[in-house]
Amino acid sequence: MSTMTDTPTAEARIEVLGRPLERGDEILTPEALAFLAELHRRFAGERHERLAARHRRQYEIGNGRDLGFRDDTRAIREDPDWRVAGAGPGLEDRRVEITGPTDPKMTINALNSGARVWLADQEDATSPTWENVIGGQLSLYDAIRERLEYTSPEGKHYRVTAERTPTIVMRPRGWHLPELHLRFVDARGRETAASGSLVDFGLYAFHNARELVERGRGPYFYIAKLESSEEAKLWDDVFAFTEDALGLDRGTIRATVLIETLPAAFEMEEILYAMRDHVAGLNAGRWDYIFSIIKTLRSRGADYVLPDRGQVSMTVPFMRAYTELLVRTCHKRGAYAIGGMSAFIPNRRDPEATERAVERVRSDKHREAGDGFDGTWVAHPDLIPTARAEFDAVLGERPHQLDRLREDVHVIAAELLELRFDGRITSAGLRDNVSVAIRYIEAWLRGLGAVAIDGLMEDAATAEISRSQIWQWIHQDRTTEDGEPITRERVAELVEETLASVERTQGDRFDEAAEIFSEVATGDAFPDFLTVPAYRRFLAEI
Ligand SMILES: CC(=O)SCCNC(=O)CCNC(=O)[C@H](O)C(C)(C)COP(=O)(O)OP(=O)(O)OC[C@H]1O[C@@H](n2cnc3c(N)ncnc32)[C@H](O)[C@@H]1OP(=O)(O)O
Ligand SMILES: O=CC(=O)O
Ligand SMILES: [Mg+2]
Repeated sequence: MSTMTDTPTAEARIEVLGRPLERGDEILTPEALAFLAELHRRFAGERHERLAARHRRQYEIGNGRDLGFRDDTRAIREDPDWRVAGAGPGLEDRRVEITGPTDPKMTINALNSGARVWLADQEDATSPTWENVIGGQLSLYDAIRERLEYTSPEGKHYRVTAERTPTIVMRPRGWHLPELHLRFVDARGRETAASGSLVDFGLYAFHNARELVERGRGPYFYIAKLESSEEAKLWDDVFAFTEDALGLDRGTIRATVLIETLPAAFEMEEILYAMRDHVAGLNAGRWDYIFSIIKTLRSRGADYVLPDRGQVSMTVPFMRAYTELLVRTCHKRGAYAIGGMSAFIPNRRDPEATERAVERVRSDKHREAGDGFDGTWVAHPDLIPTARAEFDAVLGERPHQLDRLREDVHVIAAELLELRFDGRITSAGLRDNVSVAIRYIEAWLRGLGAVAIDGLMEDAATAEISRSQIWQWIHQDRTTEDGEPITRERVAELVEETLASVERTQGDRFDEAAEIFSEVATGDAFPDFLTVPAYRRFLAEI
C-alpha cells in the first residue's frame, strides 16, 4: 500500500556525515557520490538479504544442521566444461604478494618491495576510521598516478623508486560492515547507513578503473569473508554494473576471492562459477577461516572446541583438507590458487627472532608451493626473498602451475568438519588470547589495523580468533590442561592483569578496548564480528 512516505521525492543520494578531511573533496566528488548512490540503489537491498541469509543458516547450524556440499548446485560441480576468466594484465605471475594497509608510507614501501602484487588492504589490516577510509583512497589515487610522496614525522622522505611496481589488488571491507560516515537516502527519503563494501569498492573503481586500464593493468579486487555463492553473485552483479557504468569492457574487473569462512569452503566451485567472467583465483585466508570455524560451530559441543590458537597449524587435518581442496578446485577451473599469511614477522632489531620467523615462513611457503599453490602472501618486505625462493624452486620461469590438477585430492565434507586432533587448551594460551586481543583492539581504536605483538602479525582476523576462542571455552565449560576452569570471572581477572601489565600513556584506548573485549568475548550473545560493535561505539563519531 502506498503512503506519503513511500512517494518518490527526489533522486536517491549519498549524504556525507563525516567531517571534512584534507583533500577529501577530491575523493567525495559529486560524481563519485552519485555513483555510490546508484550502487546502493541497485544493490543495498540484496546486501541486507544476504546478511539475513547468514543468520538463518547460522540458526539452523546451531540447531544441529550439518554443513555439506550443496545438492542444488551439483550440476555446476559436475559440468566439466566451464572455466573462469583467470589472470588480467599484470596478474599473470603472482608468486609473491605483499599485503598491508593503505596509508602513504605503507603504500610506498609496498610498491618498492619487489613483490609481484600488493594487496592494498582496506579490510583486515585497516581500522576503518573515517581518516583511514578516505586517506587510503587518496594514497591509492596518487600512487596509481605515480605522484605519491610522503615525509614522516622524523623527516624521512618516501617516494616510489622501483622500476616495476607490484600490481595493485584492492581489498574492500566485507558485506557486514556499514560506513556510518555516509548515509544512503533512497528516492522515497528512507535513510540507511552506507555499506563499507560498496563505498570502498565504488570509490576505488570510480576514480581509478579507467586509469588502471590505460596504464596496462586493471581494477582488481580481493573479495573478503564471503559465505555463499549467492554473495559472490551479488559482487558479480556489482562488477558488471560498474563496467557498464564506467565504460569498461565486460570482464575488465578481476576478483580474487578469499575462501576464509567455513560455509564458503563447501561452495568453492559455486563461487567460482557465480563470478566466472570476473574471477582470477581463490585465496586460502587461513586466519578468518579458523575464526569462522569457531564462530560457526561454537555451540555444537565438545568435539568442535579448538585448542590454543598456536596449535591450530596449517598441517592439522582439517586445515590441510581445506587448502588441498582449494588448489584442486581452482586448477580444475583455470583459477589461480593463492596461499595465505604466515603470521611470523621479522624484527630488524633482533636477528635471532628474525631467523626463527624466516624459518617458519620458509616451511609454510615450501608446503604451499609443493601443494600446487600459484603464489602466496607475505606480511613484511623482509620475507619476500624467502617466499620467492620457495616458489621459484617449484615454478622456475613458469608464471603459475595451473597444470597441476591435483586429481589425487578427494576431500569429503566430514574432513572439513572433523576438528579433533591432539591439541590442548593451556593457561598460557588463555592468557595470551586475552592479552593479544586487548592490545590489538586498543591499537585498532587508535586507527592501526595491523600491528606486531609478541613477534606475530595481528590484525582483525587473528584478534577474532582470540576473542571467539575465549567465548567458546567459557560457554562450553572448558578447563585448561593445568586445571584452571575458564570462567567469566577468570577472564575478568586476566583482563585486569593485562591492563596492569601494559604501558599506559595519555590518550591510550585500553579502557575502551577492555570494554569491547569483555562484551565480545564473555557476553551471553556472540557478536558476529568484534569490529561491528567496536566501530559503532568508538569509530563512528560524526
Ligand atoms: C589475516 C590477514 O588478512 S593477513 C593480511 C592483512 N594483514 C596485513 O596486511 C599485515 C601487513 N603487515 C604489517 O602491517 C606490518 O608488517 C606489521 C604491522 C605487522 C609490522 O610493521 P612494523 O612494525 O612497521 O614492522 P617493521 O618496523 O619491522 O617494518 C620495517 C619497515 O618495513 C615496512 N613494512 C613492514 N610491513 C610492511 C608491509 N606489509 N607493507 C609495506 N611496508 C611494510 C615498514 O613500513 C618499515 O618501513 P620504514 O623502515 O620505512 O619505517
Ligand atoms: O584475510 C586473510 C585471513 O587469513 O583472514
Ligand atoms: Mg581475512
